[in-house]
Amino acid sequence: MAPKIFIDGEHGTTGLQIRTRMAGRRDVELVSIPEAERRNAAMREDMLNSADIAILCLPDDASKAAVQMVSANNNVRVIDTSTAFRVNPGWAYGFAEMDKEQAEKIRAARFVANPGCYPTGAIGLIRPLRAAGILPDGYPVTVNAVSGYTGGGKQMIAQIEDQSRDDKITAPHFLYGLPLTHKHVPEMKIHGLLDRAPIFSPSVGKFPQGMIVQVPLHLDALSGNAKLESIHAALTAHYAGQDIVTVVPLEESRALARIDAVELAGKDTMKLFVFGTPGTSQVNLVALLDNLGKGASGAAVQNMDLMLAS
Ligand SMILES: NC(=O)C1=CN([C@@H]2O[C@H](COP(=O)(O)OP(=O)(O)OC[C@H]3O[C@@H](n4cnc5c(N)ncnc54)[C@H](OP(=O)(O)O)[C@@H]3O)[C@@H](O)[C@H]2O)C=CC1
Ligand SMILES: CC(=O)N[C@@H](CCC(=O)OP(=O)(O)O)C(=O)O
Repeated sequence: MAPKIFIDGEHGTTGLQIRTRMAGRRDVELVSIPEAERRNAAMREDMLNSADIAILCLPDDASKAAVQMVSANNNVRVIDTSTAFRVNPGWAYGFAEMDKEQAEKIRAARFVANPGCYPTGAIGLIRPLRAAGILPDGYPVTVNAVSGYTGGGKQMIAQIEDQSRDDKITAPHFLYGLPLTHKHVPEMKIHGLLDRAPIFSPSVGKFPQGMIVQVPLHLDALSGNAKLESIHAALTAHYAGQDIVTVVPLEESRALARIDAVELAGKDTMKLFVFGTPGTSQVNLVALLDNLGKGASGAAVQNMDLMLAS
């Protein structure tokens, strides 16, 4: 029998995109709740408990409540796309490429926390350099990013797309997270293996899907006489052997005049770049992804497939 999958929150932004990715699949049975019943707790509890894998695409509090609903039922495995469990040691962190062992941890887990969109880029750039000893203890990491507006879910989509609303957003590009306490900082610190919280400055652009995450570094503050080439080599070695996270060759990135935030919109892959001028003392590490692809729904389907692999 095909494993049953229930997407709780399937009518929201992340849930809809997961459903789209699953359309036409015959190897899984999608259990669906009518849109009008999406907040019917009793019906959701039944559906959650009938699933082999429940994918939660809900706000944090609703996710925590949904996990309670299935906690006593060991037959149900969970992928949660919210922030609620990402730094919980009882959950596998759903970024399969971050370590050689991570895919196996996800495959074997009952509870998988899908990474945040910005942390996918930031951790993807930072963690291999921490693991290789290039980024030293105490280094003051900064992460600057721009996201497509679907990152803000149904509420922000409406504020940007419906300009008749009182709370419409008119800015073509805006900074937020100004108090520097964004909910993704703990996740970046822990899974980025950092001993010091990064300064994280997110922003949103007037395009639906796409994301650029930047981590600029001073080479003279790194360990082991690090150079642009050695950083690129460390990232390339880390991501060798798979095709979801790729490191763009230096010759290719040198030829680029600009990076388009929407280049990977609709794709579930992530590209990493190392920019700078050989022989100088600075580099800019850049991750390019779709906030709803590798940053959310694409990663959730990848994790589901890993969990279904025997
Ligand atoms: N959008 C993105 O790029 C990313 C989102 N995420 C995370 O995914 C999760 C979902 O976000 P997103 O899809 O953007 O949000 P949306 O607001 O677009 O969708 C959330 C869905 O959950 C439903 N919902 C809300 N509260 C409850 C509840 N108490 N019981 C049942 N259903 C409920 C909403 O219904 P209603 O329409 O009635 O409000 C809606 O259908 C969040 O935790 C978010 O942080 C993670 C990575 C990236
Ligand atoms: C543009 C925008 O608002 N983005 C969201 C993050 C989207 C995401 O990764 O979702 P999680 O809440 O699951 O971490 C934010 O900054 O809160």
